[in-house]
Amino acid sequence: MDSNKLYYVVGLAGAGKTTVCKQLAECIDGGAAPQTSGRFMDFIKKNGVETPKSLDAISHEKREDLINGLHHSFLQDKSKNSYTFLDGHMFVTNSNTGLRVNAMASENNDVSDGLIFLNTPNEVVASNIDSDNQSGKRNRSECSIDVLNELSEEEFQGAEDYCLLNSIAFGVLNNISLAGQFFEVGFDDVYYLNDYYLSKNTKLRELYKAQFESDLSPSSLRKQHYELGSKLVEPLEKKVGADLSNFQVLSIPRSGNYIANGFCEGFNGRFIMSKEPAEIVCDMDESKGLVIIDSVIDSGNTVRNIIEALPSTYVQPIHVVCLAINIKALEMIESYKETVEFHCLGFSNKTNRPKGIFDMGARLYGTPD
Ligand SMILES: O=P(O)(O)OC[C@H]1O[C@H](OP(=O)(O)OP(=O)(O)O)[C@H](O)[C@@H]1O
Repeated sequence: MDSNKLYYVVGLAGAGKTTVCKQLAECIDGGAAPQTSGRFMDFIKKNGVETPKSLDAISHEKREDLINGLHHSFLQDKSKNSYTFLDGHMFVTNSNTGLRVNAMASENNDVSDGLIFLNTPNEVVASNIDSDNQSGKRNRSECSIDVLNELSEEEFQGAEDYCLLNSIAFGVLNNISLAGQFFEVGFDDVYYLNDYYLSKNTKLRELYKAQFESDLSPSSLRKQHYELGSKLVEPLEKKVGADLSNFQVLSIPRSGNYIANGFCEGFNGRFIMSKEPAEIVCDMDESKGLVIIDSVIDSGNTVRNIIEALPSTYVQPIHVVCLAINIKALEMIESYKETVEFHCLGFSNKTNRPKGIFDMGARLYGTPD
């Protein structure tokens, strides 16, 4: 039983979690995908709550007790199956208040070994909701793509927080369709993010989250980036088991600059500031390792262009350190796993690249237009 695993597949309603749970269970020996919604209905009824709607009227404490109780009841499944996959949510909308409320057990108590975020394009989520409603299979509220994007970012961030807090696996499973047909997914298709995190320190995590507050002035944001950068040295040295003095640092302008400056506070080695591959190759020292610092990896193009330009004679360790990595870049990152190590404080699933006042460079340099 100790080696048995239980995972929640989380994501928006309409993302295809039930189907994917079944596929995951089928592709692995001893896999099971209990029908989570049926179990949920039975459990709340047994505890005096007739419908999910009436769950929205009970007190927060009672609701949390029920969620934790249902969660702990899955231990029975875990004891019987090598792998249990459950359809779960981080948040749901309370139909009385319209507010988003917690839907995941607050006391994990080692029941769940991980959360797998089902990354389904929100256009597909919208069309699934629409066809379920039309066929009468389910009655789900319809939202615009912008609202679905916001909800799915919130769901993803909630899942990341939960996994870091409970020290459990955090996976991403891309639910990609071609010509309207979804590919069958398997347990091997899950990308686990845990190894990329630079630190589990809660203070650093708070500082990381604080820099996303959009009302920060450029000067406060710059200070925060500098402070974050200075606090990344120790976790990096610890994680990679190497001393920074064996490296040179490359800062990617312009959003990486304040982090890189903080990072190099006590560093006396070579410091390069450029995003031009040819210039970087010309300025670098081939006898030293390379730490590349940026604020964010979105598509991954910037960092890939630099890595690709490095001469084949360069055989030193390469570490890319940034605050956030978008899951869009996961495939690219994994393709370099033999030569480059990527590190971050958090991931993001933003569909659209932040623009104007939401763009990190614009926020740092006070150029929102
Ligand atoms: O992974 P990618 O899709 O290449 O995106 C990542 C790049 O985007 C940002 O820079 P941006 O181009 O916005 O310029 P700035 O830092 O000068 O504002 C960021 O600082 C990265 O360098």
